[in-house]
Amino acid sequence: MIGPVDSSVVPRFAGPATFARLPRLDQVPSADVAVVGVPFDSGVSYRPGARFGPAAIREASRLLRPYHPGLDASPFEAVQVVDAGDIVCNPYDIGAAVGSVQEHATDLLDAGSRLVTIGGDHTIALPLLRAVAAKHGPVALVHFDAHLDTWDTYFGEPYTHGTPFRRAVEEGILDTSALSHVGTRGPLYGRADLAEDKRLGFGIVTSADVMRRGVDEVVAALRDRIGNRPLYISVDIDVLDPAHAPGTGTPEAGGMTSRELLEILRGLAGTRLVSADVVEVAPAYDHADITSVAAAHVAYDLVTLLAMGAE
Ligand SMILES: N=C(N)NCCCC(=O)O
Ligand SMILES: [Zn+2]
Ligand SMILES: [Zn+2]
Repeated sequence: MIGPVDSSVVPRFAGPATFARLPRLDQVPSADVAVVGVPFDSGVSYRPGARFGPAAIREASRLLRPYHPGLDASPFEAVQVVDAGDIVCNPYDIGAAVGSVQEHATDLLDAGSRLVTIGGDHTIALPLLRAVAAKHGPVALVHFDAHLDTWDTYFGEPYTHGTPFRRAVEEGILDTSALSHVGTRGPLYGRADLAEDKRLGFGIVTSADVMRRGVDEVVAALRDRIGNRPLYISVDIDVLDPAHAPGTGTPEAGGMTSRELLEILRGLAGTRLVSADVVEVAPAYDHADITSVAAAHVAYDLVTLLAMGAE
């Protein structure tokens, strides 16, 4: 196994950034887990800038260390983890970009890697789910987000950051008996948003539910719903309160803490996680790297869950 650059030999602030200072894909024979960037934000409905998310998350990941005490795991020793670079996509053509993400993700999955994708806006979850479902069949989903992202269209456009999960249900690539939103909050367009979301098959654990019921009860409910199904986890960083993640395009007050998010993720150890994403980091609105540090830690936990051998 080729691990990260040793920070006791080469200072962690030296050299170009790969995620967690891991080797690049071209530096290893094959990869079990690949962190891949998607610098794309043409699907946003409000503040742009998530195209710079992958670079900021890589920079913020320099301080990650190889042992995860919360999960008692050394992910970079257990399996080969790499940084697979960025997926190149057309910033002027959303449909073409969605196609590129699907194609490149499919290639990485076919080569035997499971993915932690760092975005990029939430539009990219659709092509990622297509690629994952082509391999595993319809997957269970745990979707951490302030927003439902099950709206229909924006300005007539079906592929946007507010619509990926409606498209995914329509396409039959999600297991509709095991779909959960976590951290939902904030104003909606109308009551019908919730009725539609429920009709699509989603259950909701709101941000207030996390606070009132607590992490352990939420984890138990999620695990119950997931069962032994192949699982995809999508983390929109705006699930965190703007105090914990100001650097994002559509912030909503009243969100989860990064501690709650990380603890819920750790509670999902032992499920059949097949791939995951962390999206919506827009560094221009960030302060002191608060958001990209949170995203780097979320990505590290997702890598660790995959490395621990959840299938
Ligand atoms: N996926 C994110 N971050 N936001 C979706 C918000 C869509 C809207 O403006 O209604
Ligand atoms: Zn969101
Ligand atoms: Zn979202």
